[in-house]
Amino acid sequence: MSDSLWLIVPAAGQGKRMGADKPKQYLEIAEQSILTHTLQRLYAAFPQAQLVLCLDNDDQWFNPAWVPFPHWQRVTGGVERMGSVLNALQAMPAQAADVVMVHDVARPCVTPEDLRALYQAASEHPDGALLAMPVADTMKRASVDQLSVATVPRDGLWHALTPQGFRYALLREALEYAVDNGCIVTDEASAVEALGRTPLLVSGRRDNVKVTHPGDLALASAIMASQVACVSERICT
Ligand SMILES: Nc1ccn([C@@H]2O[C@H](COP(=O)(O)OP(=O)(O)OP(=O)(O)O)[C@@H](O)[C@H]2O)c(=O)n1
Ligand SMILES: C[C@](O)(CO)[C@H](O)COP(=O)(O)O
Repeated sequence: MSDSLWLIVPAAGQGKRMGADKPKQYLEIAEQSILTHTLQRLYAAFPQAQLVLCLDNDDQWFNPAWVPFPHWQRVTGGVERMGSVLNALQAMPAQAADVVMVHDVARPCVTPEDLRALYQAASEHPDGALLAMPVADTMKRASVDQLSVATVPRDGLWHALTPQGFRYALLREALEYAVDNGCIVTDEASAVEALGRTPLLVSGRRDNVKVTHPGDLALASAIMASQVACVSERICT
């Protein structure tokens, strides 16, 4: 792995949809915070990377001892996820050619294999790359009163996951362009697409879930337990 890989982990969200008594990144799975699990997965794949962690200024739960990386810094989160990522880009002394990978703290089930595959694609593709998965179900268009009014062809539709990786200069240009034009984007690829660029979709594992709603905690916990069992029994696919 090149030593010019930077990791940005946006972890300044409030977890409103989770509705817990603290932000979801501090809820525990197997006695460790989600934040700890996510950072450990990233470290297992990229021990020499430099980490920028986006945290809310009023965060009362973060413990620096949970960060396994020797080289890391903390930056203040933004109002939206995109603001957190842009703060990180503006704080880091990265070079234009460096690869920057952004991974949600709320995706603790990502595997080292998917992380490495995405890094490889992001290093090679001029417009960057993102983990994603093709939609598997029949897709419906709903009316405001939740009636099914149409079936949307699923061909070419993918779910966007993280990590998403780009050259530093491209990602910074894209997010600054979005801010300057008053666009709120929910992922980095959206900002890059707005420049007319076309990041590569890299097919990722379906168990790279984002912990978002209350039921997702048990789901992520079961996924992580099955991944550990797979590794110990060497039956992973
Ligand atoms: N201002 C923000 C908002 C979100 N995030 C991060 O972006 C990721 C994806 O966001 P989401 O799942 O929406 O998390 P929350 O914003 O915490 O959840 P909610 O929208 O339910 O409040 C999370 O890792 C979250 O911590 C961030 O760094 N800064
Ligand atoms: C980047 C992302 O994980 C894409 O799925 C993003 O965090 C999505 O956030 P959302 O607003 O909850 O879709």
